[in-house]
Amino acid sequence: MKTTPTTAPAVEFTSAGKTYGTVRALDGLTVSLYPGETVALLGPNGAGKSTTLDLLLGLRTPDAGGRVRLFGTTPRQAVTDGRVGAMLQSGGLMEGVRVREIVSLACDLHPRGYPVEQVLETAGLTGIAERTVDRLSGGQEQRVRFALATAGDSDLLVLDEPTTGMDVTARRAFWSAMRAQAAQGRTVLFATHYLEEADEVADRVLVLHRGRLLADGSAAEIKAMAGVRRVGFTLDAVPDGVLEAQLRALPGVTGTELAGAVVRMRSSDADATVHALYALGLYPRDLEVTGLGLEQAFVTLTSRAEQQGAQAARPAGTDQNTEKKAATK
Ligand SMILES: Nc1ncnc2c1ncn2[C@@H]1O[C@H](COP(=O)(O)OP(=O)(O)OP(=O)(O)O)[C@@H](O)[C@H]1O
Repeated sequence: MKTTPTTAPAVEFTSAGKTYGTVRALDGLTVSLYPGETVALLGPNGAGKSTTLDLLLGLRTPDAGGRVRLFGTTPRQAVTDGRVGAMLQSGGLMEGVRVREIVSLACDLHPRGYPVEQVLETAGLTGIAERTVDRLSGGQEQRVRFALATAGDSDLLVLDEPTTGMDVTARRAFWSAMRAQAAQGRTVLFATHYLEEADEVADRVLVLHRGRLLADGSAAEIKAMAGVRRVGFTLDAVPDGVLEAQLRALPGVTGTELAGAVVRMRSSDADATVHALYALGLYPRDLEVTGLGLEQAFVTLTSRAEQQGAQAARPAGTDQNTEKKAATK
């Protein structure tokens, strides 16, 4: 659920755009994030996620007319004040430096730094604190980045694909630490391609597509927005060969799959589909109507937007091949 804005926003994007040459990476983003929210930023490759995080951290400035504010001030000021902890994909760790040294430096530099041992412990680094950072595995490197992001008492944590390379145990520990951060009133914003993670962890999901905010809501709301549900059942007897065609022709049905007597369908109007199923004289057993998973909802929403974009971009009189391609995507 979107938080009712009773408190001042931690993050405020107002018509924020970013153009690189001819590429419109971010197209007028307007969104506010509030204290205590854990927000997942999703989007296909090139959707504008990293650009959004760069603007948020003051690493880039928005195009004229757009504005980004953190805690009522500029991103740079908020970062200088130690209100933001960030874990980015890019940027190597200094070679030859020990884990403890680099984490200790981050704790010292933070205006409200935590004791280094505590930060090492939370990030699961105590056992490898004396190792130099160039001798770490990918997952261990991520844990060092996590420690750097949580070296002090920040109000906002910005994480770009934070769990890439982490094993299951490290991931669990990571998200449990993040939940604790949010429970203390911090805002956690993370970009990810792991949709199960977003589904499990985020209480709000933003979907970017071609630099625009395509959807904003809880994972359940995003799933509902896709408007497609799964209908599954078993038939006692499969009457004859025309059955699959009959099922496909039912109202709302967008896909069918038959494996013996087990039927799986997708429908944009599950109520009408089930009603028509009985009207056909079929008696479905173990009938189940479920929503899509977040991943399937995401694919449905983004490919629908892709189709609409292709149609809107098509000049009058475009040949039919383009139309067919767009329609079958
Ligand atoms: N420095 C740059 N110069 C030119 N174009 C850029 C630059 N940085 C990003 N872009 C373009 O801007 C668009 C958005 O890129 P961005 O990195 O923000 O997307 P993303 O959602 O983070 O993608 P990914 O999931 O692949 O990391 C892309 O088309 C990308 O090619």
